[in-house]
Amino acid sequence: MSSKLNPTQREAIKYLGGPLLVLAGAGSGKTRVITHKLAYLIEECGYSPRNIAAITFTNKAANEMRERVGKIMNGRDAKGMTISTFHALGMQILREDGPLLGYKKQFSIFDSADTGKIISELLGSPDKQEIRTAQSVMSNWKAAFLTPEQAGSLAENEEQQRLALLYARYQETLRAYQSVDFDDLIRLPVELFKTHEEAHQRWQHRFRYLLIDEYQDTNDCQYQMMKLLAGPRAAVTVVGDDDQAIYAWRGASTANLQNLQNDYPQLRVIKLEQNYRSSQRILQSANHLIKNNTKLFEKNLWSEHGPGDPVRVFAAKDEENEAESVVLRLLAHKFENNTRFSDYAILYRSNHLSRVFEEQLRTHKVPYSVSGGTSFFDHAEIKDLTAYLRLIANPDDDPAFIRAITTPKRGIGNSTLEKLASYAGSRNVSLFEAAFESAMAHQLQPRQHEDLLTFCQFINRMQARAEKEPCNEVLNDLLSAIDYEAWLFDSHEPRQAENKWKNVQDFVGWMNRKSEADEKTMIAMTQLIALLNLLESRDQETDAVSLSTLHAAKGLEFGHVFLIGVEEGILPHERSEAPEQIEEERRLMYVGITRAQRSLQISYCTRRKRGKEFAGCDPSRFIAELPQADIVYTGVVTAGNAPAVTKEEGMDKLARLKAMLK
Ligand SMILES: Nc1ncnc2c1ncn2[C@@H]1O[C@H](COP(=O)(O)OP(=O)(O)OP(=O)(O)O)[C@@H](O)[C@H]1O
Ligand SMILES: [Mg+2]
Repeated sequence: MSSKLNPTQREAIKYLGGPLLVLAGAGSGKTRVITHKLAYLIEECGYSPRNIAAITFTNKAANEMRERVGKIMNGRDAKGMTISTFHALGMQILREDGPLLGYKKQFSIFDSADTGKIISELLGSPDKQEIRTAQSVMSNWKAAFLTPEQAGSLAENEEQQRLALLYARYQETLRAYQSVDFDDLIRLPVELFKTHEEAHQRWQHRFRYLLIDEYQDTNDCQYQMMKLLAGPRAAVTVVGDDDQAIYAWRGASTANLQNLQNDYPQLRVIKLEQNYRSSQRILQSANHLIKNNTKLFEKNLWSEHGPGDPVRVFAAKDEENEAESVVLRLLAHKFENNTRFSDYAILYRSNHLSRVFEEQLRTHKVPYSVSGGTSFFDHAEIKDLTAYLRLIANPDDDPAFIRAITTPKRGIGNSTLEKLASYAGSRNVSLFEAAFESAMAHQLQPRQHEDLLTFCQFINRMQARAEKEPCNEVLNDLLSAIDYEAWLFDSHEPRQAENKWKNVQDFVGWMNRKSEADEKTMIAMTQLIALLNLLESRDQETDAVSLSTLHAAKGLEFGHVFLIGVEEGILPHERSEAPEQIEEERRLMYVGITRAQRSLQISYCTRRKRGKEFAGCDPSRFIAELPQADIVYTGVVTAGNAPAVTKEEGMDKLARLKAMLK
């Protein structure tokens, strides 16, 4: 066992006497306990990697954990070990046992953009707010294991009745597409375990030890999944920090810490108190801030690190000015300290705040990667196109088939797809293959059958061409054949459609450039598409500044952090008003601060664009809650509760740097 572990951490790692909860503050080495325990179980206790599952919250965290374990085990074989998110584990279970619940093994997974589209069609309305409300209500019902019928009978008013009916039709549609949404990835395995004892036993047997990171953010469904997997043996270690619970809005509840105590009276609790991540002033700021929350568990985090740099707070004139200052400060800091881009993170409360920062980073040629937001390849229009490409490359890709055949609409409705899917399911073939089988001709109306075949033959023709013709020709012909531009403008507002069409053109340009050097054939295209998927997990390798929402930054650490948009209305969010909501916002701020190892800069704007007009903004109340002795205010401060500026510190240097960069 590595020497870099303190006695309490060692104790947590070696404890196998029953369920264990490690409850501790940020940066105290909880995740480290999990990674070392994984290695310990395999190397010293003789567990087979196959029999261990470690669950984290994001794919990024899972990747990082896999890397960390690899290092600890020095490359020794950890193959077969499950390190994933609850959702990925759910997917693994459904891939194997989905058929027991009537799902094809190659079911597709719909993200919220996909489900939003379905709901929009079912509602007959493109109203975003309405769609979002429906998504969140249904999601809560799913998390509470309510069927549409149960939701209907519990409905208290007409609105809820209406939503329950929508829920029923939504579920039917998902079924017809042989697809599941994110909630189903957790809900269905729980249903499987409750209804199929054989499968339940098998999975319990499979995972002889469970480790769960970020436990404070599990919701009821996930908790049930954990309990069912652990079974009576209860060989589990969970680690968490109630001060970092930031998913109450998604049904997570710190009550699960209490549930654990109730369900497992033999639960052992270990606390860690030394913080190894941040310098003193950063840690002080975090501790001081979180004291304003009512506490579930007292914590006393301390650190042996030196005081470090003061936490800097600065006010910007507006968003552009904030983004420019941050990027210039970052460059100046990097220049002086000889650091890497990957040592920096820019963190924010809401996704939309990243746009101006992306622009500035691009202007200054700073490499960056965005997580927790919409990356270019996640845009609906890009996913539409890649669905066609994936289908051309592999006609058996069912999710791609469904996306392509329904975008743009070509008269092939739910009932056709439903029949196709159920036939494909019964024969265990892909949707594409099923379309050509003679049985389909009898099951469908002649007109529907013809439309279906027309589509499939179109894909076949494109495939034949893609094998020998240059990529750009095939792509351009594809776009005009499906009349994608016209469809975009028909089904979106003009500005939105323009943006989307521009993205499509960027994408086509990118594909052409990439394929130019290659053979420009089908093979090249397939490889490019594989590359697209690689791009999604690329951020780890490259030296890039991380742009991330606070939610997605949980569990990660960075040398230098910029926390931006720290204003009333943003953090705390304007929709968070109730005291417990403010506390959750404060925990978000706490998560943000505690990501920083060596330096932390907090910024806010004194005015911000609201539609076409500028509106004044106030610094977040959380800034006033920081220990003022550890803070230096820089830049212009106009309104609000922050002390007046003492010096325009750093601005000279920035001006010089700016001149240099020009
Ligand atoms: N005993 C130790 N000696 C030296 N470094 C340590 C020790 N324990 C943890 N660390 C380091 O401290 C940092 C924080 O550890 P880790 O990420 O495991 O904390 P955490 O409790 O999971 O934090 P968070 O609550 O943010 O998820 C990491 O860089 C880790 O390598
Ligand atoms: Mg952690």
